[in-house]
This record gives sequence, structure tokens and C-alpha cells, in this order.
Amino acid sequence: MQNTDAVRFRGVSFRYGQVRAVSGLDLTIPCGQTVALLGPNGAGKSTTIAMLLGLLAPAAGTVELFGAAPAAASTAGKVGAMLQETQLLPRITVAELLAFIRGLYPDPLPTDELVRLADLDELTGRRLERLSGGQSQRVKFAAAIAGRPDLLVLDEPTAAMDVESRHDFWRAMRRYARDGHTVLFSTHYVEEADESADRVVVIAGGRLIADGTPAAIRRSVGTHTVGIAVPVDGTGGLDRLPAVTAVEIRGDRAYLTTDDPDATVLALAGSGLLHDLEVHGARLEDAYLALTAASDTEPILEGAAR
Ligand SMILES: Nc1ncnc2c1ncn2[C@@H]1O[C@H](COP(=O)(O)OP(=O)(O)OP(=O)(O)O)[C@@H](O)[C@H]1O
Repeated sequence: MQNTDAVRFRGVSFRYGQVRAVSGLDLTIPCGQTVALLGPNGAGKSTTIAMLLGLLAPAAGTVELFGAAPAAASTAGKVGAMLQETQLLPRITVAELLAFIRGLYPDPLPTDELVRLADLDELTGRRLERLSGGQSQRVKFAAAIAGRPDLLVLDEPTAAMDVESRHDFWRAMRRYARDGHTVLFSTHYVEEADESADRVVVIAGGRLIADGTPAAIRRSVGTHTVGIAVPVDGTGGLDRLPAVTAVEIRGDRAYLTTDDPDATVLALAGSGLLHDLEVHGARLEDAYLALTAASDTEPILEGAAR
């Protein structure tokens, strides 16, 4: 029977000398999920990805891809990766590179499919050194999916891309994910995780500190903002309304931070203050910042003063 989990980390730790980069990581990713790995600089994302790809061996614990060791899954062609430091060869065209990469696999994606998935229609005749940063990333993406991997791993694929290139890149990624493939990507752009992932895993200081759908993680901070037009009688008393924890006046608007927007809005209505209402949930970025601020984000130094 097919093992339904694409990725399984059990009690995984890794250290570089005295720096414990990953500590006791447990993470299971079922097939077909798109998972964003978020965390501040030095959180352990790249180390986690390197262990997942079998490039680093854990000091403790086990990593399995499709029920097998990472190296076995890679050899079987089940894994495609786009890593931060990959460089493209100069002097050949996009079409020549794709033909070469496709030749490495027994059952590659047809070229037109690859070109469509990676948005390369207008670039096939272009030499690789003439591509912009965003275009190069899409070619690397095409190279990563050429062998139809069941699991696609992307380490900060949109670093240094402009907004439009990032948008194009995620559209390409979502097309591949929609075909039932599993995708794990790391990013520093929290809004990309919100838009493109089914699930967000946050690590800090080498430890998993949050794991859930973007909506669940947004809700975990529990706060909402209720905006109204500044009352004609002034803003006195707004901070005493039910569930309100802070009041901020910006121009002719009053913004109330609340733990219970329903209770706050009902009280505003009861006081005749409900004019020009807006209600916002917390953004994923707010939740992410609250979570990482609350955790010890420094990696553990073993046997040394911190
Ligand atoms: N080759 C190395 N030698 C020593 N320490 C390392 C090495 N690579 C990473 N580290 C340390 O391990 C910890 C985790 O690093 P890692 O690169 O996995 O984090 P990251 O979340 O990918 O960071 P970033 O977002 O900056 O890429 C950090 O404290 C880092 O300084």
C-alpha cells in the first residue's frame, strides 16, 4: 500500500559544532499538501531542508520521504529541489537546458507542459545569462519539476525578486501543486505563505513553534481591529468597551484592538457609535511576529556561554 505521508521528521536534531541548528523536530506532511516553512534568519530552515534532501544527516532522529530514506526517494526520482545557491550554465538557451534536464529522467514532463507550468513561453530561445533574476528562478523551477517529482522543495525561491516576478513565480508553483503534488517551501515573505500554502510551519531557534493553516495561525493571536469614524462626543470611554485592549486615533478614524469583535461591535451599536464600520482580523504577519517575538529565537549553543 502506498505510504500516504510525503515527509516525516521524527525527533530530528542537527548541530554545526556547538550550534544546535535544529532541535527535536517532529513534522509530518501528507501527500498533496503545500507547506510554507517560516522562521527568522538562522531559525534552521535551510538545515531542515538539507536534511530532508539527504544532504545532511541528522545527529538524532529520523527523516523519511515516502516511507524511505531521503537518498532512496531522490534516487527514485520522487524529489525535485530548487536551492538558494544553484547557478545556471551560461551560453546555452532555456530550450537547450530544458532538453538536457529532460534527458536525465525516464518519464519527464513534455516540454510544452514544462514551458506552460513555469511561464516560459517567451523565453525558450533566450540565453541563460540574459535572463532577469525572476526569469532565472522560473527556469530553475522548470528544472526542478522536469522529472515530475512527487515532492517539490523550494528554499527561499523568491528571494530578491520584484513583486511582479514573485507573483508570476507563485502562480507557477500553484499550478504544479494543483496537480496533486506535495510542495514544501521556505520564505521570508509571510504574505506569500498566506496566499500560497495550505499549511504554515514556523520554526525559531531550531524548534517548531507553530503549525497550522494560515487562518488558524492568524486566529492564534486572537486580536481584531474595529475601525469607526471618531465619535462627535470624542473618544473618551472607547477603551472601556467590552474586549477592547487598545485605542488608536488616526485622522478622523478610531481603531480599537479587540479580543472579541462581536462584543465590541454590539457595544458600539448600543451606544450609537457605529458609523462607517470596518473590522479586520489579524494578518498572518502580525501572528508570525507575535509568535517569533514570544519564543527564544537564538540557536542553542551547547557547552558555551551565550
Ligand atoms: N555551515 C555552518 N556552520 C556553522 N553554523 C551554521 C552553518 N550553517 C548554518 N549554521 C548555523 O545554524 C543555524 C541555522 O541556520 P540555517 O541556515 O539552517 O537557518 P535559516 O533559517 O535557513 O536562516 P536564513 O533565513 O538566514 O537562511 C544558524 O545559527 C546558523 O548560523
